[in-house]
Amino acid sequence: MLQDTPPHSATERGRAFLQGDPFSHRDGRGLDCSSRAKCQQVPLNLWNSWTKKNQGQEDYRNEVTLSRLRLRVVPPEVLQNNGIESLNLDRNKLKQLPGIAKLCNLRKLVLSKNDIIDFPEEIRSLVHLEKLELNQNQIRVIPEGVFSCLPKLRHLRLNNNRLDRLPKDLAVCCSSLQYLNLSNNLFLAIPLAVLELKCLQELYLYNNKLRQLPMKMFKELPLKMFKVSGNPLREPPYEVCAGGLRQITSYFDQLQNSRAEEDRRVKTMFLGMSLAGKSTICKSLKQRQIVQMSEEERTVGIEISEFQIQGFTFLFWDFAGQLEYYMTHHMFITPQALVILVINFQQYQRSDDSFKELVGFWINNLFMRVPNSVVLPVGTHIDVCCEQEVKEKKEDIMSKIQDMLDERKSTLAHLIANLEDNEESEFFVDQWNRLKEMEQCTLTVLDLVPVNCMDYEDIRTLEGTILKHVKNEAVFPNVIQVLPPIYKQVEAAIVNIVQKNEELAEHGMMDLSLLHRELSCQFHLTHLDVELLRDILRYLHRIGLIVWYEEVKQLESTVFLCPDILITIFKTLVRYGLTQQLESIAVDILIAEHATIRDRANWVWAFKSKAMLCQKAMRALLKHQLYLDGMRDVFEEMVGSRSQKGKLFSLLEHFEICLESEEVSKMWGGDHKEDLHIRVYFSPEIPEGFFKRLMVKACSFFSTHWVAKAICLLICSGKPLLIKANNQKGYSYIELRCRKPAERAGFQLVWDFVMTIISISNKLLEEWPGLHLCVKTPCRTAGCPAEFVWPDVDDKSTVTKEEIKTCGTCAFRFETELLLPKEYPGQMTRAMQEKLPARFSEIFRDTFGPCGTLETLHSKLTV
Ligand SMILES: Nc1nc2c(ncn2[C@@H]2O[C@H](COP(=O)(O)OP(=O)(O)OP(=O)(O)O)[C@@H](O)[C@H]2O)c(=O)[nH]1
Repeated sequence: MLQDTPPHSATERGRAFLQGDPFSHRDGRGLDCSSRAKCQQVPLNLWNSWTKKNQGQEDYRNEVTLSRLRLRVVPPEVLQNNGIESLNLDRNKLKQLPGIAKLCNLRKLVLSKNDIIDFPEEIRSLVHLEKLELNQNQIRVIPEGVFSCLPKLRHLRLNNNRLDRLPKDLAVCCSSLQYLNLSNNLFLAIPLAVLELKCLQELYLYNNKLRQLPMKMFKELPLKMFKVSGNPLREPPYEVCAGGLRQITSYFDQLQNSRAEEDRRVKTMFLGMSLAGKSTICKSLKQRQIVQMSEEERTVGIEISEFQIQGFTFLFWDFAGQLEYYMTHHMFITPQALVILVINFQQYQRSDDSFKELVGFWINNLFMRVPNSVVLPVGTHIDVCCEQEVKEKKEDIMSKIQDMLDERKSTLAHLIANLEDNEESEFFVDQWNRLKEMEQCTLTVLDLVPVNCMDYEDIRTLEGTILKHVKNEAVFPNVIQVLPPIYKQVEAAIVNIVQKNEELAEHGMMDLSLLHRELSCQFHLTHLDVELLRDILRYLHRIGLIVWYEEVKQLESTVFLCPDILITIFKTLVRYGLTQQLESIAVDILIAEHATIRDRANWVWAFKSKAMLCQKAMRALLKHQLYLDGMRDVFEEMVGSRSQKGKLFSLLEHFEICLESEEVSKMWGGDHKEDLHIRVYFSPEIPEGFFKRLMVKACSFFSTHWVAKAICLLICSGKPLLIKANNQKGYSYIELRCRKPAERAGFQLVWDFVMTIISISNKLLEEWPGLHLCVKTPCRTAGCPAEFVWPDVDDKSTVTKEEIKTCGTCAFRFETELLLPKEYPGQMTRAMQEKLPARFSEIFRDTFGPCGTLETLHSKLTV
């Protein structure tokens, strides 16, 4: 008879298992001893009955799962059972697998997330193996002579190891291997054996060191899925690969018919505080002479320009330094660029506060958003400092940056060690992996260059330094991009069209089919196919030369040939001194927009108190600005009519900076000590723009909502959920609060609600690869400082199934549902489906893609 037993720790379960007192759970598909499985005691003599006829999707006669048991050896009982066809040993502590050869009928072997360094050679005896998973180990070499014994292998996961080559005999699997995952390894080139895999359909190569992809791979392999981001690619460039298989194939088709051209292009982003001298440097470099900027000519939003020198094209992105613009900056800060961090030496003091404001803030943001970037610090205004002062300030900044780099390293090491020391570390493998990936990232900070921007000699020295760095392949491995000539021809033709057409030059928007017609009239481009044009436009969009949001329905047929129009529009809405702009909207514009002076005063009040603008205010503001700029004709197109949204609103929604708002705290009515209360901690801090985007996304799921600056209240099925941001150094978190449900049945809905927000945060996290999140529930005993750390939320199982949790500090026992979701949102979707607004699934589909369904909400969001 099977009996329920109280929950045990994973260590206990593992130990008991090895002592012949295993817990097992028969789930209809075989033995499952995973620590998340419901624990039931099985007498030893029932061992043989553990292996069970499979009733699941994969047809394995005998299936055994021994996940997350801290096993250091494969239990002898398992090795004695040579009838096993599927063995899952993931998330254990295995280093070696002596005796595994005995399981000669194995068809599936999962060894993911163990401690394997040396490839287990006995695997060569498993001649029936079809699926082999060795990901997340530390394997450096796979010896020859293993794969040649595995002719049936169709699925091979080797990601997250330390491999830089594969054995030649992998080619023996050419008529079987369909899936190969080599991501997060050290490959410099595609292994030759891969090119022989004539049945390969899925190939994953994220985060290696690849520079070039062989054309043959795309011509001869039947690939249906190919992922290669995170490599320093030059052929095809990363911006082509981002378009997926179809665009890569089209790129190689073009290359096959013509001689490749090399393009040397560097996106250069100027960041730093206001009045640091960014625009002065940018303009002086471009005009090859000193350009004096008056303080009134402050950069608004972002200014984009091009500068060519010694065969390099620099695309300068000059970011405005005022705080108001920071919220949108992260959208334009992209990887693979040179960041010039400009610091005003006259303003800089050798104090922690000054460093934090003028330098640390930017370094932190780069850590979070583009952790692999290259930063060149430049100190300006040295003409008003003495030589010694410049020397000391330079040393101070460089040493403080070094301290930051060291601190980040040790924080990461500390977070990793915490997870590893956790008694149940196997529950935190995904968090551990993300941290390990962050550990691999290196923010390269070059030596600071002091300049007097009023002296052209200094500007030239800076120019020389920039050129020296971009020519250094170790620092910029992918500056050179190999392109088919047609890419350059289309780019040149677009510049030509814009220059010739005065009206177009003003707003820079063009309909895609018209653009195609115009381009087709040009010499060289008479046979330009519209699909190829789309591919080239995608590439030009990714390098930042044009803007084309094809994924936004309302914008798919509009190409912004000069991104400046968008900047002009953003400038109007996201700008320094917006309050004054609102106040200065002319009365006749208000009248035309059916608004009053009182409305205008309300808009100013709402903006000051909640940082929000209503649609009507935006329309009036834009009308005001576009009319001033003599661009009346684009107003309707951009802003639309009062009944129909124009392109602008689609854009703002796309960037998630568009939301209407109302009163929050009044609706919430204050915190109660009974509330369910969760904190999502951010390390190093909550990035600018994160909270706002979280709110916009959350509000699009829950139509009843109220928003203010750092706080938001959502309602689902009459239940309120409060989201609050707290951003302090070393203590940055977003707090989620719900009222404690009166009856047991209410917990499911409340936890589903919380999980939705956490899932959205996890989705957003993808845009800040250097950011770490950790979810914790504070202990419910008043004054107790302890917190319950949430395990990985990575699959459809519950976060926990335990009934009671005991606080390690105050020793109080709590019902688990007061602290963690007891049932995972597998059921969330069902519970919420009835409660959520009908728009939910529609918005969800728009946000997470066409294959998104409510059922896949969580898995999609947390992938
Ligand atoms: N004396 C001196 N003045 C400088 C130097 N660099 C910049 N300035 C002056 O500082 C002021 C601000 O320079 P900008 O280039 O506009 O600064 P910015 O960083 O682009 O400022 P925002 O547009 O607000 O982001 C201008 O008046 C410049 O002429 C320098 O090295 N020495």
